[in-house]
Amino acid sequence: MIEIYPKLSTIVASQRTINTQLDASFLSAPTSSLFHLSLSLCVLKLCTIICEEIMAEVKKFSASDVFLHTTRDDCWLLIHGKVYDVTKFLDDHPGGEDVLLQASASGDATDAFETVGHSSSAETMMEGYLIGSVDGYVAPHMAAEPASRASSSVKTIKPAVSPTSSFNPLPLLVIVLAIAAWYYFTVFSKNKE
Ligand code: HEM
Repeated sequence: MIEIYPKLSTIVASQRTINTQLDASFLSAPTSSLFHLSLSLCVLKLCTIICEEIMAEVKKFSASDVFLHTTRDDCWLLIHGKVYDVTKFLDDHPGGEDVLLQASASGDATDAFETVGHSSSAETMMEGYLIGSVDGYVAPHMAAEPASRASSSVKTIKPAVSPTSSFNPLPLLVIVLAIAAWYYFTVFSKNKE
């Protein structure tokens, strides 16, 4: 499964670029093209969400796994419950490698990342380094509240909802939209001619 990560990351990055371009076309398109553009936009956005979910679901870590990867040669970051391997990004990070190493050593880089106020292009860039997520992630400020959790900034807990109890409507939506797009491009356009 792990070998599909780079491919999914590339797909997500390309989809995000196309999404941005479609957003721009949407604003300047004539009314007749709006339906076509809306459909393409919806399908692409849904595909992006699904790919990101798959990437995060494929590999699960515990919060303590991140503490094993805090060096220059092997550096992971935990941000919003997702795990990023930024080893190859250390040299290129505009904020320098030291801040990334410190954030990695802290166990949870979420607050440090948010405090800087990164741009949306930084967030897009992150997807290229995503390697999984922490099962039952609890944000640092949430984990610190109860006294029993005060000794650590990050804790791993069991998910409150069992995986079987949640219905995910996204795949169904994608199928419906794909059929609508197919119908529009084949049957509907032929009728117009
Ligand atoms: C995968 C994770 C990260 C990525 C992809 C990333 C990417 C970037 C990028 C692209 C910038 C340029 C400014 C912008 O576009 O926002 C930046 C700036 C910066 N980043 Fe990160 N960053 C990451 C994690 C972190 C973390 C955990 C910290 C911890 C403190 C951090 C600290 C900074 C700082 C201090 C700057 C410089 C801000 C400035 O000079 O205005 N970054 N980062």
